[in-house]
Amino acid sequence: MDLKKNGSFPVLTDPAPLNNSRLGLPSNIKPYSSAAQAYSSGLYSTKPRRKAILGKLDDVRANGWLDAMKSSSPPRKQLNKDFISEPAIDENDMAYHTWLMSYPSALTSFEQIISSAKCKKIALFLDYDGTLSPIVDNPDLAIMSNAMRSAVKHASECFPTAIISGRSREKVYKFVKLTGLCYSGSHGMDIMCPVRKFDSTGGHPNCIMTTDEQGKEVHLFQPASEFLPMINEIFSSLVDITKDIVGARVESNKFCVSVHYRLVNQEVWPEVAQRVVNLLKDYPRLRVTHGRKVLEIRPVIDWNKGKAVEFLLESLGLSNREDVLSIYVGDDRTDEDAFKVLRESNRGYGILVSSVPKETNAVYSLRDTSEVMKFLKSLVRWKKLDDGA
Ligand SMILES: O=P(O)(O)OC[C@H]1O[C@H](O[C@H]2O[C@H](CO)[C@@H](O)[C@H](O)[C@H]2O)[C@H](O)[C@@H](O)[C@@H]1O
Repeated sequence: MDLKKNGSFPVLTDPAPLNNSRLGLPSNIKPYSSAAQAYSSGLYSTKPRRKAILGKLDDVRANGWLDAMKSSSPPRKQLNKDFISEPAIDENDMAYHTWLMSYPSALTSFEQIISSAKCKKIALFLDYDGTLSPIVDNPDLAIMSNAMRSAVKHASECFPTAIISGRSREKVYKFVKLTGLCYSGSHGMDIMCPVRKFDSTGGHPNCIMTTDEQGKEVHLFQPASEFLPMINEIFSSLVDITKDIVGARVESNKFCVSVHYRLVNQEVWPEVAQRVVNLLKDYPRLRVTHGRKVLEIRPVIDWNKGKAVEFLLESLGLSNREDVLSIYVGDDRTDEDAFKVLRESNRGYGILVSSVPKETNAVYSLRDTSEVMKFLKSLVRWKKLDDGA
């Protein structure tokens, strides 16, 4: 993979994700042709260059992507009213309990976690959707409860805290509404941290100093800013090519675009995927990642939530320090990059929020957002006791 320097961060210059076998569809699905045609005039599209190989790739890429779409979010539990009083242990519960042996609950392992945090400073990284707010059908209604907001507020008063989301930074701030912490939107491609009073680090060298909406001084880092016009172009194209698909929804996340299919009839998922694949063939500098019933289109740069964690630790003057323990709580595939960074560097723990067994680089798990809140409260309680001791 060719790494080119763009400013001071590396940019992946090959269209790697389109070679990914996960970008595949069964050969019996007819390609939707008008979409790509409609946007071939886009300023950032490279349609003519890649046209020759399209038909072949559609077959080669079969299946993987659809499997990823199907497994991208656990089905909600069906309650059978007739058997509601039956003991709730079924096969799924058994599997979950077996999985817990490998990824123990961060609540039941709390003592173990804090014993490794003794004499260390904890840095806290929190994903938003599915971690601080439950997954809901309408992304605009993923509201954080006041109780969760208060738990995050107290935690951020005890520990350096960052919210790391795939959403745009502005949008996630509107949900969280807390000042004094770092916000990282667009999967780490838009990072803003308050300038701290006695900031000896001066922020990260690649940050610019600016002011936020409240006029407060902040450090800002946007490694994908050159992609903004391209992202805006593909956003409009995606809105257009999905407008006749019932339930499909396209969300702009500033440096990324989400195509939601949670409310699309499952039989139509291949069609959603096919249209996105077709369009992306003309944008080799963009790639797709899979979230929870969402396809996330983002720039092909060597940047993700894991890199964002490293960057934030550096910005906060907390990297390469033996006395820092990082804790990252997240529920999504995109959080795996951050779990991996912490696991491989031995700098802390990933905690996966999941009520079903999943392969993960996390060390611990929490079942749902209510357990996340309990965990945050426990951390605060422990910190206050420890400080008072
Ligand atoms: O990194 P995150 O903060 O977890 O953001 C990832 C995506 O989250 C949102 O979508 C997810 O949550 C929605 C609301 O609960 C749900 O309707 C959707 O199905 C989930 O995928 C957000 O809307 C996306 O733009 C983010 O990419």
